[in-house]
Order: sequence, then C-alpha cells, then structure tokens
Amino acid sequence: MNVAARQMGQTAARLRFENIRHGYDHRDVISDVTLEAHPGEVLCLLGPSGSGKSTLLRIAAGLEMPRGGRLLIDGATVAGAGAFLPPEKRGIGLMFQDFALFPHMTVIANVAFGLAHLPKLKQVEAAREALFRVGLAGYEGKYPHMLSGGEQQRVALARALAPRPAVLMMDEPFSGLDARLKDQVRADTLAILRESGATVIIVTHDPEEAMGMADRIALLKDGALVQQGTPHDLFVHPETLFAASFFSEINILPGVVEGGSLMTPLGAMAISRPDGPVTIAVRHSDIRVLSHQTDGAIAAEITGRRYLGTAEHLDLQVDGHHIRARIGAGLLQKGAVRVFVEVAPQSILVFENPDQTS
Ligand SMILES: Nc1ncnc2c1ncn2[C@@H]1O[C@H](COP(=O)(O)OP(=O)(O)OP(=O)(O)O)[C@@H](O)[C@H]1O
Repeated sequence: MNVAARQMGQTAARLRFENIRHGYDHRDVISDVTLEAHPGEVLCLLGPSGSGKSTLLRIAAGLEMPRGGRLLIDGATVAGAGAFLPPEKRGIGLMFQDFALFPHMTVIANVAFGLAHLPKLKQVEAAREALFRVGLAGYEGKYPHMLSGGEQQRVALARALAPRPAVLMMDEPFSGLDARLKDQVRADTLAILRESGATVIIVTHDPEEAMGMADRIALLKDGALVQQGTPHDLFVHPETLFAASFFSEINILPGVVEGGSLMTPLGAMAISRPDGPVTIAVRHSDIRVLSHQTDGAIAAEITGRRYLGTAEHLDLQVDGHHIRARIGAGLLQKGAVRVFVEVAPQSILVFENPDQTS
C-alpha cells in the first residue's frame, strides 16, 4: 500500500475464492474456482461472455450466496460453510458498467450516497475529498446529465472510493465509454486506483484492457479458471490454445515431433519433447513475410490482401495450408504474389494433440 493510502486510513484486503461453485436454477455456471486477489493488487477477471465473471463478482459482493465453497476476506469466511456476512459489512465497493448514477441527484449527493452511516458533515467532507481524488473538485453542484461520459465515470469511481473500501470491484467499467476516450480514462483510473491502495478486481472481456491494467489476470471459460498469472505470463506462456487465441489472432497448424525435431508447415526447429503429433499456434503478427528467399524461409503464395492503414492482413497458402499474417503497411510491394515466410522458433507455441482447447 502506498503512503497516501495509508495516510487516508485505507487498508487493502486479501480476497479468496475457495472451491467456489454456483449455478442458476438447474444449471452450473461456476465450477470449483479457487482464486486469490492479493492486497493492493489489480486483478482482472477476463473471459468471453457467459464465462462467469460477473457471477464471481456478485458472490464476492454478497449479492449471491455460492452453492459450494467459501469466500474469505483476510482469512475470515464471509460466505459458505454456514457463514454469510451481509454486503454492507464486507468493506467491498462496487462500480457498475452503466455507472448507475442517480440523475435527479447532484454530483456530491451521488458520491455521498454510500456514506449514510457517517454524520452529515463528515459525509460532505469525505465526498468532497473523493471528488478531489478523481480530479472533479468544483463539480459538486452539477447533475449527471451535465457531464461527459468520462466525467460520469469518474463520479462513479469517486462514489465507489468514498467509503474507502478495502476491495473495489468494477464490472466492465469502461464499456460505456466512447472508444477515443477509453485509453485516457483507463490510464487516469489506474492512477487513482493505485493511489487508493485498495485491492481492485476488474471484470472485462477485453484482453487489451486486462493487459494494460492488471497486475494479474485470471482467465475464465465456461465458469472454470483456465489460467492465472501476470499479463506477460499469459501472453508469452499460454497453457492452452484457448488462452493463446484469446490474447491474439493465431494460426493453428499441425506439427510432428520426431527425434528432438519439431516439423511444421512453417519450418523445423529443435525441441525437447516426446515423439508424436502436436498442434502449433503462431500469432498472425509473428509471421515474417519476405520478398526474397533466405535461409530457412518457406515459399508462400498470397491469396488475399487487406489494407488497414498502419498494417496489412495477408492470406497465404503455405504447403497446402491457409495461414494469415499481419505485417506493417507498405513493407511488401504492390502486386506481390510469391513471397517467403519465416517464424522465429520462440514464436511457435506448441500444444499437445488432441487440442488443448479448454
Ligand atoms: N440471474 C441469472 N439467472 C439465470 N442465469 C444467469 C443469471 N445470471 C447469469 N446467468 C448465466 O450464468 C452464466 C454466467 O453469467 P455471467 O454474467 O456471470 O458471465 P459473464 O462472464 O460476466 O458474461 P458477460 O460478459 O456477458 O456479462 C451465463 O450463462 C448467464 O446466462
């Protein structure tokens, strides 16, 4: 926790999901998730629609009682095993996707909403301070409709931070914003979150957002935890094809290991792995496209070309396989048909056969 946060009397909590199971009606939607958010870190719950991210958030906040497992805050069970601590006693702040501001209330009244337990004067003081923290001092008397999307987001953030939660949870906090605003609002929000010192859990389906904000990412699929680690871990060492394809566009191709060599349609490399068929994945951006032959490069034919401004997408036929490459625009001459492709050995991700798709 940083000094500013300590001075403000805020403590960050450790939040642990332990073998959590949950479902709706007769359908299981969370199966045996064990996951910890460490004090003061930003943890992103990442996954496609329906993977159970919001359900985990709702369980942590106390809006759902898990069907199995336990939820612990700083080692104390707050849900499961016969325990249930009500939401308002958990020290958890929630910020919703649509900001959920009250349109008929002023900015300061919106921010003070979660401070009803304090005397009136203290409420105003804490709300003003929260607005100052998000850079909105002077906005107290305005109404939500008078603010831009980015400003509304910051009011919602101030409201979530005002009670000094030990854990702050945000469900798709940037999805309502204009694409051009998002980068700046994300950067500003991250700085404010860091300064608050709280443990932060952000739900998102956007891998770029998770990579840019998280200390750690928990990747979910169909209600199960697929992999957790730093953004770098997940990007460079995905354990499954699902994880690899979630972070970047990839080519999936067959390969075979024989006597310490891996043979693929994109070339061969030394490998320490038992003999047998494997599946390989190569990111579109890791395919180098050359106009002339070099040592180890493989002949390819361009079958499609799409100009995207700063980059180009190429469709290629290589040894009977269709592959895609993303290259910098202007690197390849107009009208090129026959080219050569090469891939650095460290850019070839190898997975067991049959596919590790889950
Ligand atoms: N109140 C509910 N009643 C019935 N089913 C629900 C309810 N809430 C969620 N579900 C189902 O549970 C599964 C997980 O939903 P959840 O909202 O947790 O996923 P998510 O990863 O947050 O998805 P999204 O990104 O679309 O919000 C989905 O199949 C969803 O349809």
